[in-house]
Amino acid sequence: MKRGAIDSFFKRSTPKKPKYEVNTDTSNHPSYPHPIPYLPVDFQDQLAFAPAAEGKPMNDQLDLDLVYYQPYIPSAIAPRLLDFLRQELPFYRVRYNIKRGPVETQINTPRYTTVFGVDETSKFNEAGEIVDAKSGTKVEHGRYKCTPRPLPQCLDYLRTLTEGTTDETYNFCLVNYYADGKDSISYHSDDERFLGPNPAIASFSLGAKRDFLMKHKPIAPGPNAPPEPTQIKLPLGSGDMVLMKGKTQSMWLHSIPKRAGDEAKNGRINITFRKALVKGGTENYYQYNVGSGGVFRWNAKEKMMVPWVGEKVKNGEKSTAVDGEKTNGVSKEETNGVRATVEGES
Ligand SMILES: O=C(O)CCC(=O)C(=O)O
Ligand SMILES: [Fe+2]
Repeated sequence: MKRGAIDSFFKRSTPKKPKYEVNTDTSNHPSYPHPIPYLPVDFQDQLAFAPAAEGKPMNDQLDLDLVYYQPYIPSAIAPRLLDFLRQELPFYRVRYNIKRGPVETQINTPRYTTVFGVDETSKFNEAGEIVDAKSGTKVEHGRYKCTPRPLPQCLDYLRTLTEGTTDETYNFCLVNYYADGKDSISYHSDDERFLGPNPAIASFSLGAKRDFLMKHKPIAPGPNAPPEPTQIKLPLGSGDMVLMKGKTQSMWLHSIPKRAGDEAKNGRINITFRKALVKGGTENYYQYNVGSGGVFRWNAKEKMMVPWVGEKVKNGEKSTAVDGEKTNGVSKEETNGVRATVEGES
């Protein structure tokens, strides 16, 4: 038998290592399109070793205040954590309209997104109902224009860990999935008023290496104007975490630009933990990260996100979730500044 044939014989006969052992416990909530499994038990064990590296402070540039963990997530689970979250979370491809003068333009968010959490004025009780954070009384129907969803256990586990490391608290988890090099996020800062001054944002990377670019906001010229700091490029690898704090959001912009080449085709997940202080933050996050369109789920066979049509239990009745997005008017991809402008309005 030829060498190649022997190799392929053994390759075929070796059982494929399961990507992760599915935890049979699931997080359930009427707002979820489908149950979300708990974090696999061995991931929970491995996360006991996080952060896998000490955080490196980066504050040698004007108004910059970062801590860079390279990596935070142990390399033994980072690739499988990507597989798990991509497979188990519901994602959205959000479209929204903006009006510039008389012209209505449709923006196509160039990445998959999803979000969980509620601002500090409310919380979820044991039954998963939204109650007033102070009084504990049920929040009246219609208080929120959106349907806030509690963090599923798999993200809440990571939130608790991150809170311990960073000495900050978070009530929101936003997830981005960049399917390939065409997916991106344009230059913006997360400086919305609903996050309060100097917000701390912990930002995790899983999967494909992508450049995280940062540049200082323009500095008004004048006799005492400091020199403009140089642009920063952090080639974020799988498992890395960047904690942005202090004046970073108010004075710097960041982006994940589009990329050519094969690396980005492996897909990248970004997870951010943040703390929204008021109701406007909750409405903004659901509008731009869930929207009103259909659910997408990862199809492992086709290795791509596909519109998900599944059974959803709503008020005791079964209904079908379908991709109901319509395209009206001019359609455009998110452009530089648009996201910051739109989110800054609330
Ligand atoms: O993907 C990333 O690393 C950045 C995401 C981001 O800036 C955001 O969601 O606000
Ligand atoms: Fe951001």
